[in-house]
Amino acid sequence: MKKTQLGSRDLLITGGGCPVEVFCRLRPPKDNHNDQQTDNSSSCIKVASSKELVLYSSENAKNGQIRESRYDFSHILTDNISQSAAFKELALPLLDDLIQGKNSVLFTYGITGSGKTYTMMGPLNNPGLIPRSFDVIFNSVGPYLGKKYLLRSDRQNSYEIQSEADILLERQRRELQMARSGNNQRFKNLESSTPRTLDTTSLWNPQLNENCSYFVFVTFVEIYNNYIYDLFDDDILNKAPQSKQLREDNRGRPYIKDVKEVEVRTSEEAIDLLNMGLKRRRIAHTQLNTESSRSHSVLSMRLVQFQTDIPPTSLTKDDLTVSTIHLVDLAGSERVNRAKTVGERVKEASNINASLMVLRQCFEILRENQAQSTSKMVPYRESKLTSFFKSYFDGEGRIRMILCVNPTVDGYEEIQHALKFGELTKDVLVPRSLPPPPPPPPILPKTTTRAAVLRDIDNQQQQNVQAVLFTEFKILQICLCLHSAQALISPFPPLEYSLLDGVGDDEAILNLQEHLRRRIEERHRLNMLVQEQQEFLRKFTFELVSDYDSTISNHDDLSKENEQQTKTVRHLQTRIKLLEKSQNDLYKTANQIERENKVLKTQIDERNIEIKSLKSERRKDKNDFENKMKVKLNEIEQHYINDIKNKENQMRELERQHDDKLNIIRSMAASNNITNEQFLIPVNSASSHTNPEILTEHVYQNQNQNQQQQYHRVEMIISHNNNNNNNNNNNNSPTLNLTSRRRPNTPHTPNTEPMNIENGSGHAVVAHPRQQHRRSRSLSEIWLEHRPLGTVQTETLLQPKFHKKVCTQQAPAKEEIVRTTKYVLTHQNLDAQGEIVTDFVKGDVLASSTGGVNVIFNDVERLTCTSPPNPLMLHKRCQSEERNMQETNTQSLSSRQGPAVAPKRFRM
Ligand SMILES: Nc1ncnc2c1ncn2[C@@H]1O[C@H](COP(=O)(O)OP(=O)(O)OP(=O)(O)O)[C@@H](O)[C@H]1O
Repeated sequence: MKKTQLGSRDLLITGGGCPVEVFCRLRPPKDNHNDQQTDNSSSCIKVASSKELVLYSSENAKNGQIRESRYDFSHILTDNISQSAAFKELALPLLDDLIQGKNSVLFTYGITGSGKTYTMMGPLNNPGLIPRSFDVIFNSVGPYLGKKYLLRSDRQNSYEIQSEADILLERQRRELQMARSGNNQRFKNLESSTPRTLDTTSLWNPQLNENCSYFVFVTFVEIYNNYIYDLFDDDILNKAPQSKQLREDNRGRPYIKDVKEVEVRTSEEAIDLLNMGLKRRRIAHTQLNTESSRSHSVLSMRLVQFQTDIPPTSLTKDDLTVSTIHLVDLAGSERVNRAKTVGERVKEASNINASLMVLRQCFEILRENQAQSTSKMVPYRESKLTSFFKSYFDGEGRIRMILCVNPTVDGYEEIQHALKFGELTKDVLVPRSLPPPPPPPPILPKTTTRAAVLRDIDNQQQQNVQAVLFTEFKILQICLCLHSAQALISPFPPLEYSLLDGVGDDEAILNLQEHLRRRIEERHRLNMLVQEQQEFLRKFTFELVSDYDSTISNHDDLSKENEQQTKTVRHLQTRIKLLEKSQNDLYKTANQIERENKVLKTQIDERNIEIKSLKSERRKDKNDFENKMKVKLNEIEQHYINDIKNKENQMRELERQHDDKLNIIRSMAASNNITNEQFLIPVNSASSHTNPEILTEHVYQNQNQNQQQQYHRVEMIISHNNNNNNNNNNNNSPTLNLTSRRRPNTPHTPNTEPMNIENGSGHAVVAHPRQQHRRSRSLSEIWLEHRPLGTVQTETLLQPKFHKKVCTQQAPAKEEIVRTTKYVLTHQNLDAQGEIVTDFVKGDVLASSTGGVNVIFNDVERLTCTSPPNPLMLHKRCQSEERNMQETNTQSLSSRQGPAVAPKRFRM
């Protein structure tokens, strides 16, 4: 395939720009397994001439054809060319430019494993372009290096001139830094085992090398994943590396902010630094290269020079000539599937490929703009790499590219791609370097007071030296003048005495007179001159003396100041010592604290273990206690359950009794012809049968009220009046003698006469002798008293007294019941002894929801009379104090002698 020439060459011819020089370097093919060189038959590249090569494709499977393409370059370096020869061809001209104050950039571009790093760095015994460049630069300018630290980078592509004091301080600072970091030692240790091959070439530039002072500065950065990292930054050893920012100076030239720029004085020093940076550079093992660079590295060497006839004190930035060479080892483009990269390597590879793609695009667009006279925007800013070298595309300096090629067959497509790019780049023109624009107004450097003082002293000394020189010059001038004066006096012409005897003596005498006269005049003139000069010399001497005096006094002042400064320095040194001592003390204290911390930590650990064991014990105790509690609770629960069951049984029994009673009452209430028998309520109080003397009455509160029961105990004592007291009643009939247990302060109410009542069988029945009514509990209640015909009027104990009542002898009608709130039915019967038993059955009248009326029976009071064999005192006791109070207030029961009749009262 024959490629076409583009018209960019025309531009070169007309002087529109300088072409990018592209060199192709072929790597010797190697056996992949044992790194042995193989014969050239496996190579897909054939070198056609010193500028042209032919690329062959592998055999096409379909048609068996082999494709062929040709590529032109500035020069082709075959695989057998040595590193030294390659250096001379590729880098030496750029170093020559450097010394002449011109800038340049040299890229190595190629597929991974094609020999870029080998070309740039090379092994120690066969160094590449960068170590050789250092060698050559120091071989050339080494003898003319300026005073170290006289220049200091302003970190914006320029340099500041430092005073003596600043130099001293800088030196001290650097020495201290070196001592602290131990860099010296580390640099010496690097690669010290293998001897390095030196390049002895030196460049000769007769115009400059003897009349200039030179300074060499180096920076080394890598662009990794589109971030810039400083490889000289010692901080990256201790902490995570910080990326650096790209800025532009006031001339629009990019620079890396805060990058470390190191002044180097020897090639060894530079190479030690280089090795240190290389160790920090990111490399990784891939399928195609055991030490594949994962970043673009940029080593920049700056040469600063100025004419030595400019005195250092009047040296300014404008007097400096700064030139730079950038040696760029680009990371290799790689196909992920071929390099078999995974994980982080894939990300790196894509970043590398992306930045190389931007570089390609920049060159392509530049070429297009030049070929078609368009002005498409060049995408410099899309990657850090192109942003950094933007000014070079705009004409800052020369651009060279070394296209490294590994001519193995299986990489055919990638090689073709790279070769195409190289050829394309070769056609790009960059504008010629323009003279730098006038510098901006100088910014006075900020100096310390001490530095300013020292600079003043410098200036003064300089002035003194100038004055002395001037004096010497004047003296020399005077001497010359005197000398010339003496020279002017011509010697006497030889006196020929013989002439006096001759004829022409007069003439001779006249001549002699004339000669003498002239000599006298001349002497006179010279005397005048000498006097003048003497006068001048005298004045000058006076001036000198006065100058000397002033110099002496200045000197004294300076000496004093010097002494002062020396004192200050001593004082500072003492302070430094003290500070160092205190620092040591602090270190000791810190160590002590650290030790104590350790002890405390151990103690804390022990305590923690103790706490843990205590906690586990407590947990165990708690579990034991909980188990015991559970057992106990179960026991208590069982006990209460049994209790409750017993109570329930009791309750059921009581309920049953209550139901029996209610049934009886209901049947009584239902019947209009109430007979005495029907109202007989079985009294099943055992005590009333077994011990008739003591009747125990249980008073039940209404069971309907929440089914709760309260028991009030009332004792009634029945006694015979003939046995017990002096009562006048002599008959044998029993007498009711009710005694209530009074409260101590309750007034005693005397008994009244008993009332005799005849019952149906002819017995005299003794009713209660006195009507004692229990007061109705509520004045608002209206009672319906149903007292059937034939009922004996008892008017006796505990008979309720109703304030509002309606009496009826017949079964009441509904209308009558509706008007009342309470209902009481009086029922009488005779017991076995023929005594009247009176029951008061009481109930609440309640309106029903259907408009009817219900009577709920809830209380039965029974009055009975018994005849006990012995008279008993009747007592009534109230167990509940509250109840007692009520009873005491409502009733006044007194014991009395009377018939042996004892009313018995029940309440349900
Ligand atoms: N001209 C050469 N002569 C001898 N050996 C070479 C040459 N060029 C490269 N090599 C060898 O090839 C191998 C790969 O070279 P190198 O590391 O320089 O490749 P690279 O292009 O920098 O790769 P990457 O882009 O992955 O960093 C190295 O072992 C190197 O020694």
